[in-house]
Amino acid sequence: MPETVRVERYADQGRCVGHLDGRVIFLRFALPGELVEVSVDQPVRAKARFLTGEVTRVIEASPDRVTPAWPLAGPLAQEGGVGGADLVHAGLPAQLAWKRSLIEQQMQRMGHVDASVEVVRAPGDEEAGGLHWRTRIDLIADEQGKPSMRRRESHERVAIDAMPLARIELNDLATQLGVWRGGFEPGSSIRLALPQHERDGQDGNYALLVDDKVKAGRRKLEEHVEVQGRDFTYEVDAAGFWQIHRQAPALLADAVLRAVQGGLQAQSAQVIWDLYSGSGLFSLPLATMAGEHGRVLAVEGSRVAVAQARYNAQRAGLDSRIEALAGDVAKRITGRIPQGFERPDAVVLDPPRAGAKAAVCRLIADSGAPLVVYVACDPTSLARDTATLTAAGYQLASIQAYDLYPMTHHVETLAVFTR
Ligand SMILES: C[S@@+](CC[C@H](N)C(=O)[O-])C[C@H]1O[C@@H](n2cnc3c(N)ncnc32)[C@H](O)[C@@H]1O
Repeated sequence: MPETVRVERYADQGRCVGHLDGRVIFLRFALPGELVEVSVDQPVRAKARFLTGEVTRVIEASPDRVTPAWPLAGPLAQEGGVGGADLVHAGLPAQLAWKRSLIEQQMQRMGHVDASVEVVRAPGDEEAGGLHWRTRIDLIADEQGKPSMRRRESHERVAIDAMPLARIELNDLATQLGVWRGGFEPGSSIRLALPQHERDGQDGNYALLVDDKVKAGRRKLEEHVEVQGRDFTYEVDAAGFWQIHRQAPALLADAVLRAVQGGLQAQSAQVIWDLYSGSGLFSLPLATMAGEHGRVLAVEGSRVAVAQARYNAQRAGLDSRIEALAGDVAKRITGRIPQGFERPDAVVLDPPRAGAKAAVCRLIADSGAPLVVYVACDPTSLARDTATLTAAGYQLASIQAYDLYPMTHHVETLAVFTR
């Protein structure tokens, strides 16, 4: 007899919550209000405080439920299970509502602030039905040497011949390069990257990396980003970090710039810290708004990205305004901060998924910065760091989210703190 659950509410990691035999169960491919049959993930420990599982049949469907646009990423019971699109069963408006609810919930529970959060969709995503936004894809070669994804709950690898979340142009490039035909060493990692403005990779501005080695295209990619009417050019490492959604670099750089301008209520600032700065996506536009004597201190852990940030600054004629430091943020903003950068007017930070954590938040507060602009790819980490920042005297001034990962539970949030 299959187990039946009434789904209660959204939870994190693309799951919803219900109860089964008195225990909380986190369910994949569920929606609030639904009555569903589930399969419980095994093994279940007798003392486990909660269960996890997946919907196998929907008895009473939510009006938000849709047929997955990418069936392979849908529920296992419908021959899906490869992951990568855990909200594929929810309509696009429901995906936004889900992300909004989750950010508000985490900000309240862990950040201890009541916030109403708008989640904005990137231009073009609605028309594309939430597909075709990735400028980079990562796959593993299966036993036959074909690009594949692993099916959940098994060791089975499923060969794929298209990646629906990737730009159409990137899929076409993969076809042209023979990527879907395979021929890779089994188990090798395959990355294909095509910059946002490129149509076909004809000029070689793309990368096919296999086990981190260039097989076609080139390693140093050129990305163009328009921010407030000005074009910025970035050299980025094909294997390194770059915002994945085709619109993310422009949207986020613009949002950061506006937040700093608005927060300081001025078109210029003397000193801005750009922490976790990557190849300088935000540093360059920030440097253009810094006053005549204003400067940006960029701090980034990857040496390759720092070298590129320096090169990008130089090419933009902004090198005298940007000091790019390599190293761990926590170490770099403790003690010997380069002369002239000790008292920032604004701090921008864009940490990895785990967040900045308490020590870095306290160091930011110690810097005396009156304005903090936090770009977060994980609402839970943002909420945790919000609690530290508010305990250190900051107030949440505004918060806005961007759905830069349609079909997945991921979301980018920009929070502005002042004091
Ligand atoms: C989310 S990315 C943001 C990069 C950049 N702001 C952008 O949008 O392109 C986070 C960056 O933090 C860097 N990073 C991760 N942990 C770090 C640490 N402890 N100290 C310095 N940088 C770190 C990563 O290398 C990565 O480039």
